[in-house]
Amino acid sequence: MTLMEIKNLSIQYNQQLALHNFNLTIQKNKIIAVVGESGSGKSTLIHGIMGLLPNNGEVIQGEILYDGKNLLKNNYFQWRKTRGNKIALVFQDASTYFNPKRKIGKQFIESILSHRNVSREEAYTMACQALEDMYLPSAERVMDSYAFQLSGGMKQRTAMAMAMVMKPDILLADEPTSALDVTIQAQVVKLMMKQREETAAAIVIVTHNMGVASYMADEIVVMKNGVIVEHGSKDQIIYNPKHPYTQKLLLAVPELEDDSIV
Ligand SMILES: Nc1ncnc2c1ncn2[C@@H]1O[C@H](COP(=O)(O)OP(=O)(O)OP(=O)(O)O)[C@@H](O)[C@H]1O
Repeated sequence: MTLMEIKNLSIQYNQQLALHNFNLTIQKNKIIAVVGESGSGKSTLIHGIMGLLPNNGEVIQGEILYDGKNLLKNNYFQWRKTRGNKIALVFQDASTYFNPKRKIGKQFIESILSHRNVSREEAYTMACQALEDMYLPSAERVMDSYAFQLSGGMKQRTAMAMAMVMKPDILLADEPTSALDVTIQAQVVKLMMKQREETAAAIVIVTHNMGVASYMADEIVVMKNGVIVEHGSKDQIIYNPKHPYTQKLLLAVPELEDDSIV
């Protein structure tokens, strides 16, 4: 089932194109990895889909069709309803996600209350359940902590719990593992895959790590300088890459030989 269709999307910063004629169909229960070197437009795509482009960023053409509507026509209130609820985002550095001066629990509960009409107690229970789903050892302790008291991996899992608690249709993940060390990366990748299994959400993961892409994705989109150079099933891209740029990216990942990539 199609959840979102991105059609001919072009985005620029200060009159400079960063994403050009981008097309993608996002299907329920599928994981799509968007790979490419730094500056290829991956984050621009994610921010465009979330309506979170910086002030100098501008959509110059295209449509993002979701639930029968073009998200790009959303007003502020419509974005607030969609964002974090139907479409959620986790990004590279979970530290920037949390307010350092407020306990995780307060932030988590407020985030739930902004989307659901439930009591604080119910929100607390929902939050703890979401943290447990991410195999955090003590949900109550996490709720009672400040972000700086958690390790990088715990913070990332907490950010994922916050993203998944609303059971979004689409989880967008912008380099969610690159700030973590390799064993923790593996845990986070596996948790994302578990979430997909349990909720049938679509996941779009931006990564420069072909190892992560090949491990978890159903489809891979390869980007360079703001355009898609190749797009296909995981097997097509990994075992039969057509474009020299894809071949180059694959060559740069010797660990692909090895199952320990993630
Ligand atoms: N806020 C901004 N203002 C101006 N130019 C920007 C801005 N953000 C990104 N760009 C430019 O847009 C292009 C795409 O950048 P983007 O961050 O989307 O790439 P990326 O593939 O996500 O890279 P990375 O892996 O380094 O995050 C680059 O040329 C970048 O310099």
